[in-house]
Amino acid sequence: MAQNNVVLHVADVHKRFGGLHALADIDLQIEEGKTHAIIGPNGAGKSTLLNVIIGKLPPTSGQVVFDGTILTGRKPYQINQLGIARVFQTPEIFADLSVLHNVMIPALAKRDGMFRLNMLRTLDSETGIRAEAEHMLEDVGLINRRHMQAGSLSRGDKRRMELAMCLIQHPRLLLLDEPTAGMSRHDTNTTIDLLKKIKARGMTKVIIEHDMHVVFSLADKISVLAQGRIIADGMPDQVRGNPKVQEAYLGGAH
Ligand SMILES: Nc1ncnc2c1ncn2[C@@H]1O[C@H](COP(=O)(O)OP(=O)(O)OP(=O)(O)O)[C@@H](O)[C@H]1O
Repeated sequence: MAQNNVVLHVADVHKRFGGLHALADIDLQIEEGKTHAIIGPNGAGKSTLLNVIIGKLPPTSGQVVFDGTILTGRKPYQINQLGIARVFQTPEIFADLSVLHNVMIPALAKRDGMFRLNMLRTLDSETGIRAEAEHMLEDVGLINRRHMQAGSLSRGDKRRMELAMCLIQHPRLLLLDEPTAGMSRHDTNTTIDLLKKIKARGMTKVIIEHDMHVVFSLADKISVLAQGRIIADGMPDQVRGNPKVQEAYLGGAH
């Protein structure tokens, strides 16, 4: 049988914070075009793992390899330039700028190599990028709100805007940190539909999520973290029935 192409390989990663072994023996392979969920009780190490992948935290040992390139030691913006985009738990946006301008900025930053403050003055002359940003806003259902101040959007809309800010970078890998946290059931379902649409285009995604409805709606594969270790790894149905997973959740906060 043909081997699926591995886009991201987290190889034998350990992360210690003083005496705390926050990540131990992490070996994770993310396959092209798949949605890979990372779940686990509070404090399991999920955010630490994401931060190691995007270069915000150095691993104590081990390395992360993306498409044959070693990421370990590179800065977050360099990792972003290589094709990894991340939707944060708390969206990082320019609250005073319009929704449209917020979506244009990452595309400009990608084109020019990094973000520069003077980009803000030239936004209106960037007609090509503006058209693309409008297209992305259409995709995420925010086209009618493009002239609103980003700071005045609802929480669910901010997350959708941030998704558009990621999609306009055309990443090879999209990392989503609790994309539906704090959303109503209706907004959660809209976001699930949107993420399914992105998946149909073949984008590879890693998703950290507490909401099992979201996880089981989207994931092709699930890795379960508990106390810094991967205790189960597999297809959703295999993971669902795994007694170790049930024990980790019953013993944890969820
Ligand atoms: N910068 C840090 N310094 C010291 N300890 C940290 C740091 N970041 C995380 N930790 C600890 O590492 C462990 C893993 O935390 P992490 O935030 O990665 O878990 P998580 O699975 O994302 O939890 P949650 O689901 O609650 O967000 C926790 O015990 C946490 O207190």
